[in-house]
Amino acid sequence: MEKVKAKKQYGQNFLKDTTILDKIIQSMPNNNNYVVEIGPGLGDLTKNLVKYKDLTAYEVDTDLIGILESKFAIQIEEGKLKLIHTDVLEAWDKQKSLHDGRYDLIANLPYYIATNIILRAFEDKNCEHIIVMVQKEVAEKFTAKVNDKEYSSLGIITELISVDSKILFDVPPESFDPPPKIISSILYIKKDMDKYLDKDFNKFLKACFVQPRKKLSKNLTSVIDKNLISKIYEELNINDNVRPHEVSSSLYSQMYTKVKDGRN
Ligand SMILES: C[S@@+](CC[C@H](N)C(=O)[O-])C[C@H]1O[C@@H](n2cnc3c(N)ncnc32)[C@H](O)[C@@H]1O
Repeated sequence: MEKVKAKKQYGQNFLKDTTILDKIIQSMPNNNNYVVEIGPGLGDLTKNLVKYKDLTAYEVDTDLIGILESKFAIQIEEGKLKLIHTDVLEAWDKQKSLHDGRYDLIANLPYYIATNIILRAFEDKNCEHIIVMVQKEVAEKFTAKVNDKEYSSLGIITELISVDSKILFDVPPESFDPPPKIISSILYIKKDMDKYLDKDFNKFLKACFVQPRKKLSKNLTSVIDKNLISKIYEELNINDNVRPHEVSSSLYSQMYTKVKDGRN
């Protein structure tokens, strides 16, 4: 193995377990989509992906870029792999989409920005599937359903924007070098390509969950006038005692539409 010291500030835990790498490859959707990888690291997942699909990989670490360029010289030359040396969040700020055509995001994500990356992938109109390694607790939030204790803005947004979302399998710390302190999971999301969420919807949901154990109506008073809350509750037949995790995603969506209409 290369003498590379993993950098904590970039969330570097390199996946070494070949069984897990095989399982990720087996979970790739059977389609003609291009692939985007975020954080190729030392290239262990990249090496497997490029056997099946052409891909672009975004890597922030200068030291790793050098290693990847020599390791994948042939695939780069053949146009099968495009390496982009940048912070992927900056790339998204500049170009809105990580690829010109429809693509699937397949990656072992840096955990410190994993949630942010998934939310950006939701907004990216060319991204169809998201198959990513994240911290197990994060995967549980994205796949939580109404009344689950983990149900929050992430689960609601996922339900509204996807046709399928699930945890495929867990990955123990020993599968990585160095091993992280937490259990990881492979999260699978297939987006509904006809759906798009208003960019302020997430802000509205955050306000709804600001004190998750309090009544939803109480949380809403920080962002909406009390009279409007009463009107919306009556129109949508919502019980005043309801807590934020007890309201379905479609009801949140209807509430948000009424809040916007009520403000205009
Ligand atoms: C958990 S490691 C995964 C490495 C490799 N894919 C693997 O499976 O072994 C996360 C990778 O994301 C890279 N990374 C961290 N922050 C990034 C950013 N903002 N933009 C692009 N890559 C980033 C790290 O340098 C590292 O290579």
